[in-house]
Amino acid sequence: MYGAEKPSGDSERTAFRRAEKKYKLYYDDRSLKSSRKKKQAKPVDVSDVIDFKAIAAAHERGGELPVGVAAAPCGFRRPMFCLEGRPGFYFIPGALSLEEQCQWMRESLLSFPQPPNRTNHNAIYGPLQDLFAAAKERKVLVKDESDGDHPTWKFVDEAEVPLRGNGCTSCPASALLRKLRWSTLGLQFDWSQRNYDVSLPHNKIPDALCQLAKRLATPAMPQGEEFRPEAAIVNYFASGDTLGGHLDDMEADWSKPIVSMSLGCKAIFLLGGKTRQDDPIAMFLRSGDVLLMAGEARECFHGVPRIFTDEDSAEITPLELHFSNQDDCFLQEYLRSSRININIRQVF
Ligand SMILES: O=C(O)CCC(=O)C(=O)O
Ligand SMILES: [Fe+2]
Repeated sequence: MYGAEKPSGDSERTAFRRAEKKYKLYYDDRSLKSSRKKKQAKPVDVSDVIDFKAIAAAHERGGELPVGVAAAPCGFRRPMFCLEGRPGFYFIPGALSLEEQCQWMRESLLSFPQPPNRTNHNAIYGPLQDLFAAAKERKVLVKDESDGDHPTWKFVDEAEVPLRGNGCTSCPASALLRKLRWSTLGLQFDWSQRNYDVSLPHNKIPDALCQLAKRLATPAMPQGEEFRPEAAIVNYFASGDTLGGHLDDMEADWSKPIVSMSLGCKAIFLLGGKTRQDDPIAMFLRSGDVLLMAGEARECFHGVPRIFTDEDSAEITPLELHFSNQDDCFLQEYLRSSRININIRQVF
């Protein structure tokens, strides 16, 4: 699924790779050399990036759509847009209300990484309970070697961390939260086998998420059929993180959509063609936007080369205010430098 291209000279030459490099975050050399200057992102040319928010606003005022873009009513808060030459791809700008964005951002951090769901940290530390709460309470993960054959990891208060030199290995929970890259819900995806491992213990996708995904999937579903959300992957991005070009091809029936929700900082999404040689289409993804990829669009390479965490470009002020009204400074702080994507799949 996330099989990025091998770093050979040839991979640099694909159209997809070139677009990834064009939008990726690079820092200004001068700001890197000076110890006093804040690291400055190099400016990026976004003139070719499709902005569906602006297209929707113009469309609502009766303006014309850009060449290659079509609009269709979909029963959500905004019209839905399709792209000529990419059948099965749907973009619903602002499909999620602020309340929904807050709710799913909170769940993505507090409940989705909870065992038996797995995260990228499982491979090193085993299942970690209450990572978000531990980070908020400034706890530290330490190795518990009391059972010599089976060392485990547990969160302890800062003051309880054994002094260095005792062979103790530790890591602040806040650093682990920052490094949280993915969690898997429902049927668990096995990254090493690139397949779903139905033998792994798992919970069903939470009911509220299931209902939401069914509703969002409707415009992309074959007539008369209902979407069955069986698995979801939650991706967590910090500044500089990217998701390399890939296909999601481990689900049995590609006529069913992948329902993909964006939360937090704005990003650039690349929708390629059926080979990496095809020029990808770049578009902005903002908090609350929803993408559907079904049918032929399931065969298209796609990825996220960039997220924007600077105040002007992130476009998260309303969401930030929502969290500050709820007195949730820790979530607000996380949001300022992060993006979360929840993508929901029917596996069989
Ligand atoms: O982060 C995104 O918007 C895309 C995620 C994605 O393509 C995936 O998880 O397969
Ligand atoms: Fe994907």
